[in-house]
Amino acid sequence: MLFIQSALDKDELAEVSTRLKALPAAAVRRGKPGEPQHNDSKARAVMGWVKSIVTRHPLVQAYAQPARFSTFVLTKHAVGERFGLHPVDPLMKDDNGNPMRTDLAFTLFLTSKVDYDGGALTLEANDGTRDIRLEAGDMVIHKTGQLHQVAPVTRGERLACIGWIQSLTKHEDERDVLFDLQRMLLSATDRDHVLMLRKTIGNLLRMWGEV
Ligand SMILES: O=C(O)CCC(=O)C(=O)O
Ligand SMILES: [Fe+2]
Repeated sequence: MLFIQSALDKDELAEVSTRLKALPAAAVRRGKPGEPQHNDSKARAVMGWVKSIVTRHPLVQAYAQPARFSTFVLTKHAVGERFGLHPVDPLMKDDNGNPMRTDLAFTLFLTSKVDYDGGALTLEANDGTRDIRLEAGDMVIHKTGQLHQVAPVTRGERLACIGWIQSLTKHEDERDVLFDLQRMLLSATDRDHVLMLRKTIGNLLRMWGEV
């Protein structure tokens, strides 16, 4: 699991907030309670803009080793609303309609914590349950093989952007090794170290990666 503080910086968050405020209430639609939310074309456009920023983020790239991203979805939970315990669908479609495997999921919080209560993203791992509530602009990327839910919102309204990622490697232990090396590369300044790290990361991706 990875937490990324300010995946959207202040200006980007202000921009997305303005665009979200301009959306009609029906831009996010839900079927029966507990069913996934659907975005109309206006909401999809805002999420497309968020996607263009988030997918370029160096830590998203380093941690997820993304091969494909799903469409980004705006979720909205008002008072009393929740999204009950569920697993992640193993296969989804990317923006081009191509099938993709969901190795990782993320939630990018879009509402400030002071503006709502409840609404934690709850992940059920074998070693316990984790409640995640982050500040607006912050993001959590987590593995998909566990049940999760959005706890009921008890005050205000919670907006979030969610999505799924197919990684070049489906094995978490391999992703962890690559993430360590990618982080070293992000801070490396010595030219020989940079070249050696790029060579090693590339060799490991050829060994482990699939497209
Ligand atoms: O809004 C969230 O944090 C996650 C929602 C969710 O799990 C889903 O819609 O599948
Ligand atoms: Fe979910």
